[in-house]
Amino acid sequence: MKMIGLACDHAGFELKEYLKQVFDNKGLLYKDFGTYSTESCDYPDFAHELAKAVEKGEVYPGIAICGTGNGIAMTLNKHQNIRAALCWNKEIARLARAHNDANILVMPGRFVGNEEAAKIVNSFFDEPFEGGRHQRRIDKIPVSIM
Ligand SMILES: O=C(CO)[C@H](O)[C@H](O)COP(=O)(O)O
Repeated sequence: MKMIGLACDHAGFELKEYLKQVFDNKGLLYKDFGTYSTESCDYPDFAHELAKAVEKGEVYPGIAICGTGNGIAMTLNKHQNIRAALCWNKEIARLARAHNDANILVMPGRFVGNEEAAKIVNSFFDEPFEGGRHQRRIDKIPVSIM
């Protein structure tokens, strides 16, 4: 695994800090794109930086957290080569890798507990992409101007 990329807003800050402890304990490397406190902020400011780093191959995979996960996922998915998947349980996280080849795991910080989030992360990290029919579908996601 390469360097994990992290981004959040104020609503995801505490969960991000918890996950950093988990990664430290496992010796996993990460790059934190912010935010760095619970002070109110705007999730796109951090989501775009994470998305650009994933697109450049500087970090992989990414983990992004805001209150519901929706705003940060919407922002990330504006980037051409990002597939950010909002996951609130282990099975959705597993399928986000197996079927969607998601490169950024998004979680709703206000709706998942720390231990559940760590399980979601493990599930996402452990699952390979299945390819096949799922690759065909992923290839059809980008919007091309006709
Ligand atoms: O979930 C989010 C976006 O999807 C944000 O974390 C949420 O909107 C922040 O709300 P507030 O400014 O009231 O703390």
